[in-house]
Amino acid sequence: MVRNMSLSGWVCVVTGASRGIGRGIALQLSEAGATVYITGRQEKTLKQTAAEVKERGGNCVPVVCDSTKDEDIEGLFERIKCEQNGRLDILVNNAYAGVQSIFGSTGKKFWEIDPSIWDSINNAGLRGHYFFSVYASRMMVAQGQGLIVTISSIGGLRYLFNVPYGIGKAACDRMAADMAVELKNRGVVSVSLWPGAVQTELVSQFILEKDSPSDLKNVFASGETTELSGKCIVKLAKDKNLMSLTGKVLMTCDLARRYGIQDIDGRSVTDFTSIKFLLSRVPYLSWLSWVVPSFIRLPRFVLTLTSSRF
Ligand SMILES: NC(=O)c1ccc[n+]([C@@H]2O[C@H](COP(=O)([O-])OP(=O)(O)OC[C@H]3O[C@@H](n4cnc5c(N)ncnc54)[C@H](O)[C@@H]3O)[C@@H](O)[C@H]2O)c1
Repeated sequence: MVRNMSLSGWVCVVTGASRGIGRGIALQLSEAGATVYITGRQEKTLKQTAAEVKERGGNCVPVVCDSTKDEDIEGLFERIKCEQNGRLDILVNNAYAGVQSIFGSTGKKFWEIDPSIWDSINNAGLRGHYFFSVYASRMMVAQGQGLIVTISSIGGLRYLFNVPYGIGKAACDRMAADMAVELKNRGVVSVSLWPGAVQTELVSQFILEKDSPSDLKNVFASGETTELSGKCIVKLAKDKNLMSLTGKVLMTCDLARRYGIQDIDGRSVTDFTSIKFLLSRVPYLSWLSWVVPSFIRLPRFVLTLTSSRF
């Protein structure tokens, strides 16, 4: 098979790439020819991702960099500036430390949980993204181009899991949008990316291999692989109309359709905004999903209305 080397010579940063979606994105960006700086807290697990990248013929630089430590973040960008002559093409804000605490507190109200859950959910996964974006933007603005992708989720739209989770995701979407306003005339694009349900290692451990509610299990059982987001970012980065997307929330299911992408295991990507999918989630209406064609989707303005803020 001929490798798609569309990002040959590009320099990227993916935060939190030891496992999960970050690891999948690093694999795809490096497979497309980019040099990818991958960050995480532990050298051992970072090196495992780096070994996998190398096995697939890619190039990545594992850097121990804790997203909650300001000096680590500053040091990473100093290093990239030196090693790459000031070049930085893509930043993917992905690091996230909240999955265990979210699953460890299911069913509890926010006042019943120690408030420090805020930090495990939003320090690496929101504050850290802001810090990375500042340093990356300084490099990108100087070169007059770049792409910042902040991984978020549909939980930014309305309540999902718990309170600090929703706050963090809404803030990630808003951060990407507001950064886009200030970056627009400098050639730098900032978007928020919502993956669908993703079959990460922790999702397997906390949902698929557990006695979880069957509807939750079903959603994740047909979920995306950890590499689909990376496939979407590879195509997005080369989109001729990329600047027209700046400031927007992008969904992997939409990007997969826009670029004709299938998941790495050959499956088509579940469109969680299709009427067929939504009907299949409603027990007494699920039979209707057999007759509704999959191309009928919720218009995007309806999604905005579901956040019922006014
Ligand atoms: N899993 C899903 O179904 C799903 C769906 C939509 C959106 N998302 C979002 O995608 C993002 C990644 O989620 P995931 O499921 O891959 O999580 P994960 O826990 O599997 O992976 C998170 C990564 O971040 C790293 N990390 C944690 N704290 C860090 C720190 N302080 N510094 C550096 N790295 C750190 C972890 O080591 C790990 O490599 C999150 O924002 C999540 O909300 C996930």
